[in-house]
Amino acid sequence: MFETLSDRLTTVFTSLRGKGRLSEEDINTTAREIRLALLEADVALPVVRDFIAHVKERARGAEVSKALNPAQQFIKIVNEELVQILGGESRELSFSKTPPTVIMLAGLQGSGKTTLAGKLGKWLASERDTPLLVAADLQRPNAVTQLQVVGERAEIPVFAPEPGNGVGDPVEVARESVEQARRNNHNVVIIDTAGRLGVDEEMMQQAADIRDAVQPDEILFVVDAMIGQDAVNTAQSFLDGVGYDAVALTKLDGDARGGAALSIRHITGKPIMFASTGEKLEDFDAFHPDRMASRILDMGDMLTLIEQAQRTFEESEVEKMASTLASDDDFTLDDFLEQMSMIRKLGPINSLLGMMPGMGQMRDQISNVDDADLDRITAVIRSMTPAERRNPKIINGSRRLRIANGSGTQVSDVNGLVTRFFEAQKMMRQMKNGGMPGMPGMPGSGSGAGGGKKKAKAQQKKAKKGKQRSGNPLKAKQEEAEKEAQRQQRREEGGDQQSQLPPGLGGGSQLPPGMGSGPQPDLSDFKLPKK
Ligand SMILES: Nc1nc2c(ncn2[C@@H]2O[C@H](COP(=O)(O)OP(=O)(O)OP(=O)(O)O)[C@@H](O)[C@H]2O)c(=O)[nH]1
Repeated sequence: MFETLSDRLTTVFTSLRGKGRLSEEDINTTAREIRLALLEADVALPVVRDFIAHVKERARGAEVSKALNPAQQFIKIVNEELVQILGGESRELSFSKTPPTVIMLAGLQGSGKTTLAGKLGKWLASERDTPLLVAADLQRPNAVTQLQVVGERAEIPVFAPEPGNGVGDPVEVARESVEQARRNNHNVVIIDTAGRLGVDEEMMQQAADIRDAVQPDEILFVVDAMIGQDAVNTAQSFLDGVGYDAVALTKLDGDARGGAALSIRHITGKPIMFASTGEKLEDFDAFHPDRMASRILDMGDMLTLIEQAQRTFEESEVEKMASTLASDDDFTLDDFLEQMSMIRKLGPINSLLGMMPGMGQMRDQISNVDDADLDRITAVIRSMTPAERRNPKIINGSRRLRIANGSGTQVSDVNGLVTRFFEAQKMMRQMKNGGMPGMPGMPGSGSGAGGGKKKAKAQQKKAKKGKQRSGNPLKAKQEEAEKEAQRQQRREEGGDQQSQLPPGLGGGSQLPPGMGSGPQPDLSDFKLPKK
């Protein structure tokens, strides 16, 4: 279910990755793409219009969080609007103060009412209720037997007219069933009513008569999600003809588009209370707008991760980190430590990884880092003096031995860390030249990489221009400038790769640079301690 919509939306958001901030054009283009995706998913036009208007307004309203990048912000807004359109809060069954609680099912023939009666009965029984199913569909010859079969499978008793009593009166059956429930201590009665192939006055009248006779606590309109736009029209007709309190959507498993689910609440104003997703009795659950929205966005726990990042990192903290990284001062081991503790605040590394869909190659790289590694690195840095943290070049052999002893690690651990730190520092210097890709809240974040590319292109252009003009004497210099520009571009491309990290880890830059992977620098700066 929702596969088409999910795929489309995922593609839409991918194009926002690596952007520094949302321009008016980004908002318009993304909104246009989302609009198409919704229309393709068969969502009703008025719903699409409202949805897009809200999303655009909020995206423009710059409720910008420093902890989220533009793609994440857009996903967050779309997610919240989806939850809204699906009904906001989950709506629970309301039970009568004086049992039995009467639930009446109404809907077209084949919408799945009989199956749903069994599913709902079983679901309620699992919550310690004692439901009674009622066969008030006396229209279709086989309907009573069908409910009895379903009841048997669900192990829920069924109230049906005695065989041989003629066709019977569904209103009378419904009335009697409530008495029966009272006598036998059933706290819930679920009445299955007759459906027709199309909306029809006689069917509506019968349903209205049953309603008037038993005064249900809840009337559920059962609708087949696979009928697409028709579901919305039928829902409106039943609302006018019988009225209902909530909707039960069936056959969601068969609808790749999901338009009905997204339109019905908005059009009818009635909440979706249950969702049926298969022929088996277990394929049924209460409907939760927030979970459904996450599913549509195919974000799973990414939303949790995004929220966690937002909750965990104070804006001031992110800003501080951003300004440290943007300053001309060199990246120090203290900054390194601070970045690492920011990651640790989000939770165990492995569970963070688990929250990220499609980690692909980055998963391999980061999975080399586990919490014990982070703890070891932290211990090593904490055993250094402030001067050593500021300037690790002074860490000679005896200092390394002292640090290893102080942190309960091996000299090789200290060597490894310092080595990787220098590589990270080099990387940071390069990034600062061109901007920092992907760091949430970084001035010029994401666009930094682009800015760097621009710079590199400008340098290339300059070099070329120089060549044309001078004819040659400065050839060597120009060649060097050209080479430098190419190197810069390569570096930027390397930076861009980082921003391929899925949203939620801020394009990867929340990971302490140099951790885990990357080329190892040469060790010539260091002498191994004498044993
Ligand atoms: N795939 C799928 N099939 C379903 C679902 N719910 C019901 N069905 C099937 O849809 C068909 C019709 O379901 P019924 O429960 O008989 O529908 P009804 O509304 O009671 O029909 P009438 O009694 O004729 O009014 C049956 O074959 C069910 O197995 C669902 O969620 N997914």
